[in-house]
Amino acid sequence: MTTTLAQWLAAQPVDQKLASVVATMADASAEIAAVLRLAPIAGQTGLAGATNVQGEAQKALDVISNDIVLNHIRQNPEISILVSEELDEAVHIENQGGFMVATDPLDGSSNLDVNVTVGTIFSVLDARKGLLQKGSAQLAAGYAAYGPATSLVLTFGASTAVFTLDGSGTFVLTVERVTVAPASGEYAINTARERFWDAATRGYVAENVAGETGPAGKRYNMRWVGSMVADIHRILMRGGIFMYPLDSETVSKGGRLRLLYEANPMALLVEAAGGKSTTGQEKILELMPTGIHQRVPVILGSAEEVERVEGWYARG
Ligand SMILES: O=P(O)(O)OC[C@H]1O[C@](O)(COP(=O)(O)O)[C@@H](O)[C@@H]1O
Ligand SMILES: [Mg+2]
Ligand SMILES: [Mg+2]
Repeated sequence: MTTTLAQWLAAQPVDQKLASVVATMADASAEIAAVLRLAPIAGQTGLAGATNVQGEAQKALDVISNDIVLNHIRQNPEISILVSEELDEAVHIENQGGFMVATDPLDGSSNLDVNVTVGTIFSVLDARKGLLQKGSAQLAAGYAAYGPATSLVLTFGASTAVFTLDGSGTFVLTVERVTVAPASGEYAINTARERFWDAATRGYVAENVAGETGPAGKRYNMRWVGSMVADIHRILMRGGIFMYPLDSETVSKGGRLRLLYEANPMALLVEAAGGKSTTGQEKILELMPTGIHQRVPVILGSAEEVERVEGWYARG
């Protein structure tokens, strides 16, 4: 017996208006998946010719994905605010909707030209509480990973479930409660940035590289897709740690990844699956945002690995 996303949402002990917001993001993701599948034929894999508020060159598919999300959101009267990586300002929609969505409509878009997994990340918050809320206030979070299969990973905070898009455009439940393995021998970090790293990051990675002969006492593998969604999906399914720490190059911006629509939703998904998340010094979900596009350091995944990194930061 298969369980569809609609059946699963109807059975969740949550406000069904909130469930409808998640369903809207699932619908948008299914449409983005269909566009991505044919993008090389449609000639949509290049640059859009514009830069976003963060000074990053927008790909045509960044803009298309953002438009798809916005169109779907406008059709759901429960959503009154959209914050997007691709939009300088929050969009306020004229309705009585009680929910706000923050989204990275297309994560990992530098991987589009090479047909590697990209994704859509989203966070759902109470719109009446304003644009800037701690991640612990999230009502739901999720991402779609557009890989060999399209996966949709969702949480309302208590557990994390995985769905897979079938041939007819329906998401089907494939893992009811995913658990992040507490221990792992895999870590994900962009090692080309080593010269910028702080002492804690250097110390932790050096222990991993030393393998069974070092203080960690076991052999490690490094995996870095360069799409946060793909790296986090691997960690949810088989454990590991993802790190985009503060380094000497990103320190002036506060980090690389964005708090509202990258760090917070991923932290909620990982924690609801039994993993941990931190900036190294503080809990990601307890950070009070100062801007909608704020950047933060991100370290999350298997509890034992995150605790080892925290231990390095605690050494000062
Ligand atoms: O280019 P780097 O340093 O490998 O960074 C990769 C990281 O940047 C991101 O691509 C940023 O996301 P966007 O593609 O949405 O800007 C993450 O998905 C990924 O983890
Ligand atoms: Mg991103
Ligand atoms: Mg993006």
